[in-house]
Amino acid sequence: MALKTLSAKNAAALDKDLMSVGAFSIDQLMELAGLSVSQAVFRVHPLSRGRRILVACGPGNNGGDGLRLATQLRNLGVPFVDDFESAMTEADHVVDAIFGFSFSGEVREPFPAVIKALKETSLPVTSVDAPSSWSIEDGPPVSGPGNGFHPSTLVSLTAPKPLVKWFTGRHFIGGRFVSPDIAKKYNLELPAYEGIDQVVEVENIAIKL
Ligand SMILES: NC(=O)C1=CN([C@@H]2O[C@H](COP(=O)(O)OP(=O)(O)OC[C@H]3O[C@@H](n4cnc5c(N)ncnc54)[C@H](O)[C@@H]3O)[C@@H](O)[C@H]2O)[C@@H](O)CC1
Ligand SMILES: [K+]
Repeated sequence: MALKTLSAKNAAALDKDLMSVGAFSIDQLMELAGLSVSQAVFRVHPLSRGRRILVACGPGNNGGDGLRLATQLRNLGVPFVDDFESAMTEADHVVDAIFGFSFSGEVREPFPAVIKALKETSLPVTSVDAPSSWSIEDGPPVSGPGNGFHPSTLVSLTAPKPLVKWFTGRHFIGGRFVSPDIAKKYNLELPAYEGIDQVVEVENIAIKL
């Protein structure tokens, strides 16, 4: 089986379809996307490797995939921190939920320092939908803070974006909410999710670029 990639433009259009014809709310989609990410992180980073997962959340829906239900999380004792760089010194694994398919151009303030910290850390990094600062169509930036940033794991939501051509780590597909009709409209091959899994690791599945 060969999965097809989804351009940034079509990813945004598909997102709209999920909320109109698909009748999902954005909260539901982010919740399901976050569930996919948590399952992928659990696979690459079992609890024996350390329980401190630092989730870096950006300003858009990619950040929403990382950060949901803030009040409930606080009630469960999950700490929130503002100083990302010092929090990294106490983390075992970092989730990059800063930018997704709507990122473009040069990284603007206040994010360059965060992207630089992601690039320089020796911790494993799982990126949600896209390595933050990478061009969705053209992959890693050739200059700026993200130049040289290569996360260890990527969770592509719905379908891989063209940037996967440059990605060499462990790759999962998640976002098990696309109906056959929507998949057909965007000419997507959906992966075969097993049982109640919300992610499929892309190992022996070719990607059509
Ligand atoms: N259909 C799907 O696949 C779904 C996608 N979702 C997530 O939604 C993401 C897309 O969300 P959004 O469209 O809100 O956008 P993003 O979260 O990708 O980013 C938008 C934000 O980044 C800022 N930004 C863009 N370029 C920047 C730059 N150069 N420097 C600094 N800031 C910059 C924008 O001002 C905006 O605040 C996807 O990647 C995915 O993670 C999920 O939440 C739900 C379902
Ligand atoms: K990201």
